[in-house]
Amino acid sequence: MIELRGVTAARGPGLRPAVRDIDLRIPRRGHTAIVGLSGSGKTTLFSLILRFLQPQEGSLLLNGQAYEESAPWELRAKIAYVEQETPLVPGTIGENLRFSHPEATDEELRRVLREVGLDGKVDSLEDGLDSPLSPATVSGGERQRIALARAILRTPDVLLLDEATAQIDALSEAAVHTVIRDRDRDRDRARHGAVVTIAHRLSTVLDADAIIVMEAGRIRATGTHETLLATDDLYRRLISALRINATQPAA
Ligand SMILES: Nc1ncnc2c1ncn2[C@@H]1O[C@H](COP(=O)(O)OP(=O)(O)OP(=O)(O)O)[C@@H](O)[C@H]1O
Repeated sequence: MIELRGVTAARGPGLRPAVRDIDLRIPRRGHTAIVGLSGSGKTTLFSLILRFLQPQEGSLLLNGQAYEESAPWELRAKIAYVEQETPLVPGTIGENLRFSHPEATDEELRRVLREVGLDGKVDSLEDGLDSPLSPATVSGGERQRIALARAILRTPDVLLLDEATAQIDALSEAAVHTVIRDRDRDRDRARHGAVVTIAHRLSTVLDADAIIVMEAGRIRATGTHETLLATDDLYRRLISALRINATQPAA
C-alpha cells in the first residue's frame, strides 16, 4: 500500500507548491484512477510516488515503510511506470523490452507481447525480437504498448500508468485496458497489485475501483464513479469533457 501523509511539494526550488496537503491511501490491490484538469497536480503525484520529487512537508510510505528508510532502487523495483510519451532506447524490440530486466528470456518477452497484443506484429517481422525499433516505425499506441509490456515483465507491486492523451488506435486502447483488468484472473493486474492511472479516457475512469479528483494541487473528492457523479460538480464536468454521456451506466 502507498500512503501519502500531509504531502506538500513544489516542482523546484522557489516555486510555489504544485500539490498541497495530500492525504491519500492507495490500496495494495485494485485500480485507482486520478482525474483533474491540466495543471491540477496529477503528474506531480506520480513524481512523488516515484521519488523523482521530494515533499517539502509530509511523508510517503510504501507498505508501511517511510520512503526515506528504503533505498531508491528498492522502491523502483516495486513500482513500474508507464509514461505517456514512452522514451524508446535505440536498439531492437528485444533490447527495449529488456531495458530494466536484461535477464528476461525470449519466452518471457513473447508472453508480455501477447498480453499487449503485439505478438502478431513482432512475429511478422523478419528478425522478430531482433528487429530494430525506431520511433518512426511505431505508432503512439504501439509505443505505449511496448512500455506496458516492459512494465509487466516482472509483476510490480504498483503499476503507474499515465494514459496517452493523444488519439491512439482502438487496439492499443483495448490492450491497455486488458492489462489492467483481464477476464483471465491470473493476468488481471488490478487483482494482483495496485494499478494507478492518470486517466484520460472514459473507459479507464469507469473501470476504476476508486477515483481521485484533483483540483489546483489538492484532492477535491474521492469516490466511485457513481458517488462522484451524484456529488461532485467538477467530476461531472470532467466526465462530460471526456465526451461521455454522464447518465450512461458503468460498463
Ligand atoms: N517541470 C515543472 N517545472 C515547474 N513547474 C511545473 C513542472 N511540471 C509541472 N509544473 C507545475 O506544477 C503544477 C502541477 O502540474 P502537473 O503536471 O502535476 O499537473 P497535471 O494535472 O499532471 O497536468 P497535465 O494533465 O497537463 O499533465 C502546475 O502548476 C504546473 O504548471
